This record gives sequence, C-alpha cells and structure tokens, in this order.
Amino acid sequence: MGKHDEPIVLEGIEAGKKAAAIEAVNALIKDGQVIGIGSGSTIVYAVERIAERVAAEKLSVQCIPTSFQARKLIHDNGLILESLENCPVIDIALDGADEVDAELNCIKGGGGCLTQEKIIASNAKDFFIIGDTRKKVESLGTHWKKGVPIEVIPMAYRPIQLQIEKKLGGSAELRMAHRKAGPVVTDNGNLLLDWKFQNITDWDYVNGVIKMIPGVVETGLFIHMAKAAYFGTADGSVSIRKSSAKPSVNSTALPDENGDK
Ligand SMILES: O=C(CO)[C@H](O)[C@H](O)COP(=O)(O)O
Repeated sequence: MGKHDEPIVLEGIEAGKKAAAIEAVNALIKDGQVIGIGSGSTIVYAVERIAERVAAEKLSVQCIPTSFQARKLIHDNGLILESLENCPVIDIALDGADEVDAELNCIKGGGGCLTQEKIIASNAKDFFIIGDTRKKVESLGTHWKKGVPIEVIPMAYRPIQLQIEKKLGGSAELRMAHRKAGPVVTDNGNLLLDWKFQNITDWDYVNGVIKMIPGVVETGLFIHMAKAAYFGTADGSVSIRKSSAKPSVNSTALPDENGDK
C-alpha cells in the first residue's frame, strides 16, 4: 500500500463506524429511554445521531456516561446527563469494542474505560455493540493484538502482572502514556495492564481467574453480555450479529434479516 492510500483506508473505516452507529441508533433508541453511553471513537457518531433524533422527533432521553469522554460528549451534544444514583436501571447501553467474537464475547478497554463501561453494560436491560467490520471476528485475538486490558489498583500492579503470567501465560504489560511521562491513569485513578495472550478458548474461565487476583478492579472481557453487534462497512452497509441467548422480558426487539421487527 502506498502512502497516499492511507487516508482513503481511514475514511473507509470511519464510514463503517458511522454507518453502524446510525443504524443502531435508528433501530434501537426510543422515546423515554435511559441510555448508557460508551466510550471511544465509534460512540461519537451514535451520540451525534441521538442528538439529531432528539431535536427532530422531540424525544425525551437521559444519558449515563461510561467515562470522562462520554460525559463531555453528552454535554457537548446538548443531551440530558444522568447518573446511576438517579437512574440505577438503564434501558439500553451502546458502546464500541476492540473485538467481538462469534458468541458476542468482546474485548473492550482499548480506550481505558472498561470498568465504567462494564458497570453500565451490566446494569442495562440490553447492551449493544457498534463498530466497523474490522471488529467482527470468529475468535478473540484475531486482529486485536494489543491484548486484554485489565484495570488494577496502582500498588498491586507488579504482583498482578506476575500472577497473570504464571496462571495464564502470555505477558501483562503496564500501559504507558504518550505525551506524559509514566503510565496511563484511568478515570478511576488506577493503572492498566494489557495482557497479551495465546491459545485461549474458555474466556469465562480466564475472566474468572483474572478477576480473583486481589487488586484487579475489572477486566476488558465482556463475556455473554451483548445482545447484538452492529458492524458497518465503508459502503454504508451494516450487518447485525445477534446473541443466541434467550432475550429477557424487557428486552428490545431486534430487526430480522429484512429489517422488520
Ligand atoms: O472499550 C473502549 C474504550 O475503553 C472502546 O469502546 C473500544 O476501544 C472501541 O473504540 P473505538 O470505537 O474507538 O474503536
């Protein structure tokens, strides 16, 4: 690929993110909902579309952020900012992902916001992923080579690194900041390890092992949490990967292959 090709490729990826975000917001957002707002670059397109629909259709929705970035996004788009204190039950959470496997298990936390993202997703009646088609894989780790993000209490980062490597192999690297000396510090004042793994098939087991290590706050493994994932391509087409799990009573109806509910 020549250097002049790169902007075209990037434009295509952005077009895919935007297509997925718009399709999901059009299909899933309804008047009166409490909405969990994820973090990253794809969610920006979703929030912009929610704001457009709120203005055009006079929708009344309340938004709960998963990060400093999401909080500012909600504010900057003129949407109503809420909290889990006031709205402990969320109707729907929308978020990006770093990778999504065939069972809708996700790696999240590339942007370092995994803990609040998981709190919001786990308190939502339905959790949906949006992303460009690079994120759609059969098994985790196919394209995403940066590892599983893990948020840890600062004083414990070194023993946690050693325990993960001893119990599960691979390498757990402390995430370092760019344009600031030292490590990345999360919105919660903690540090991040990126665990580079090999040959993992049982993600539920792995998630449990990591979570049991004292000092681990949360992992970026979102196992059996998402109801569906919307993947967009550069030409604007969107495919939906749905969970095979039985929907809950309050669950949002999904379009079928023809786009019908
Ligand atoms: O988990 C996340 C942040 O913690 C993001 O949702 C994930 O990294 C995907 O980001 P993007 O939409 O920029 O590809």
